[in-house]
Amino acid sequence: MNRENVIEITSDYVMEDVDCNFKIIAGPGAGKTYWLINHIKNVLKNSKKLHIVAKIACITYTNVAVEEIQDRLEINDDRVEVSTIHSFLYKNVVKPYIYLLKDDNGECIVNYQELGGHDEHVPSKGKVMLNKELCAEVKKRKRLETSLIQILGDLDWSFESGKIVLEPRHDWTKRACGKLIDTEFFTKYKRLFWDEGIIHHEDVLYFSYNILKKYSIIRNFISAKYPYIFIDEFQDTNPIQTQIIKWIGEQGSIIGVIGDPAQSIYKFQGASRDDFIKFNLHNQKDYIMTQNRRSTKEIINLLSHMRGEDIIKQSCYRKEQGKPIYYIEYENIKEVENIFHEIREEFCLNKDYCVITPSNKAVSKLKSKTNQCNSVIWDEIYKKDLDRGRLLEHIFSAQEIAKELRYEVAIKEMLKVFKTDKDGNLKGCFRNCAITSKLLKRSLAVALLEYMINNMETNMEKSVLNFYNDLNDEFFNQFDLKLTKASRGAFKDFAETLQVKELVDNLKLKEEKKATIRTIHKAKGAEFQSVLVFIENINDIEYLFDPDINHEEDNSRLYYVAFSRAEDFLCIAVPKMNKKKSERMNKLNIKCSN
Ligand SMILES: Nc1ncnc2c1ncn2[C@@H]1O[C@H](COP(=O)(O)OP(=O)(O)OP(=O)(O)O)[C@@H](O)[C@H]1O
Repeated sequence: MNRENVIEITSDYVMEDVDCNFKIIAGPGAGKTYWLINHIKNVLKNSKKLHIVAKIACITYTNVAVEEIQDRLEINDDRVEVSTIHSFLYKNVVKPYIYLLKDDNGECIVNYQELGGHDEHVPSKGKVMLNKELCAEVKKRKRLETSLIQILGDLDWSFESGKIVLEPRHDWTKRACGKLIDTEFFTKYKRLFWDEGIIHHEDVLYFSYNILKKYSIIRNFISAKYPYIFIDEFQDTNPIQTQIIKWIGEQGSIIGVIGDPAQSIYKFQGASRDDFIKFNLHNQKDYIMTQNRRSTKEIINLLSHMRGEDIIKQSCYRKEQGKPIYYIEYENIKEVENIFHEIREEFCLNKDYCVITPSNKAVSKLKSKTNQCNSVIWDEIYKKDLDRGRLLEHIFSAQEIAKELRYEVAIKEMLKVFKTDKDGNLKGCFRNCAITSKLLKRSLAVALLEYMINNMETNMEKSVLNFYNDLNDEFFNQFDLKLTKASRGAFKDFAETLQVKELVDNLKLKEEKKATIRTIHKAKGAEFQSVLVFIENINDIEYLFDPDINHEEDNSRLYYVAFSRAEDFLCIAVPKMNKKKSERMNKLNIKCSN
């Protein structure tokens, strides 16, 4: 971005000409989301293009962010649709037009009659082994069989010389495949799901791209339906997404993209910071915001050190003297949170806080307060029985979401228990049961959620097997629905010895609104009065000492996002370190807690 053509604004800026493409780059806490919400209101008030079938699409990255924007809009206007990019494309491209995509034999690539939303891909070795052709391929290669689940779990679509290919995301899985396996194998594997009408989140982008590429008239339909498309967190766009947005923009929709290149942290999902930095549409206006309205001066100084030389030099909006930043050197993970809370208490910081750490593994450790991590439990359950694993995951996820009072999202999750084929037969581990009415499905989902909430305490103490059996006898039976019996086999043996509580504690919730221990990815976009950033690996401290915010890998940016969530107080927990490192901490004005 050439600084000369960039207009500097604050989050109070009101755009007079709402019919102009724009890009806003701003650092953390600048008020990007705050501005976006006001801009939507501005467009609703002043645009002449909007009516009931010509709307504003506001797209953001996660469902939690969608809910946040909906809440903050404080209006119920049919002319605004807030969604994630995946829901937007599923609703407007995949669902209505997927039937157009055919294979070389002229057959529909997806069984669209059975299509019912998009799910997370849970890799299935069973699917491969039950398919004659794929199983034969695997049997030929011993090495492949042992690492199959990891390889399948790592699959994603990526752009390669103008073509989209399905391949593992990480180099180590690519190496594990070597020349053993080609993309055709993966596509055939995916096709097994598509034949059942199951598509995964990542497939939504792939199908949308292909539909819009082949049938350019559909770009016009979408552009006519959405004369305004605004996208928050656009630094995490990927090349497929960027191309789709450009296509729609070229048909006349006003496109506004907002983000911060220094907060791009989804490289592992193909995010391309460059796509955001270089994003340019006809007559696009470029803006920057340089204030930080969230954090104290002390925190902003640390953030500026991490950001280095950049077009954005953040100034502090808040005037008061802030608290010092602390570091806690720990030998035992159990003591960390207590020390953090003691300091908070001393400073009379009694509002919200969050413990943030890079990996899911560290989150589990912090949650269980032992040095053991049981995140393999769910993998085990899935290995023993994929259908029952899915049933349990949907039910407990819905329960945990409902605990955050996000009832609509919880019901949506619970509805996944009642997936049916085109004749209304319940899929998964139900025994010959059918539900044909959508309304009945919803009322069953609500009733099941109520059952889970009412019996939460007793359920937590049960073994997973007892819970499964009681669920059948106490809940499903009253509606004449039956689960398959778990009277023997691998699932029964495992579920007998496992407590529900363990399963729930190790649930990897996709998104949480109120969790006090989160990964950095799940803390993105949020803010808290106090933040404890938990560093598990001592080597990571270098991302703080010698940050490289523009590095190809996300590490420095991850910690930048983590530190920038703090409003009043930031504390960093690190494993015991040597004197030299302590001195470097002091140089950065980070005080030792003891
Ligand atoms: N003009 C304003 N008036 C009052 N409060 C504001 C204004 N702009 C921003 N804020 C507040 O500042 C905080 C940060 O704003 P916001 O979350 O929109 O920043 P952001 O740029 O989206 O941050 P990030 O990229 O770190 O997620 C919020 O609490 C928001 O309500």
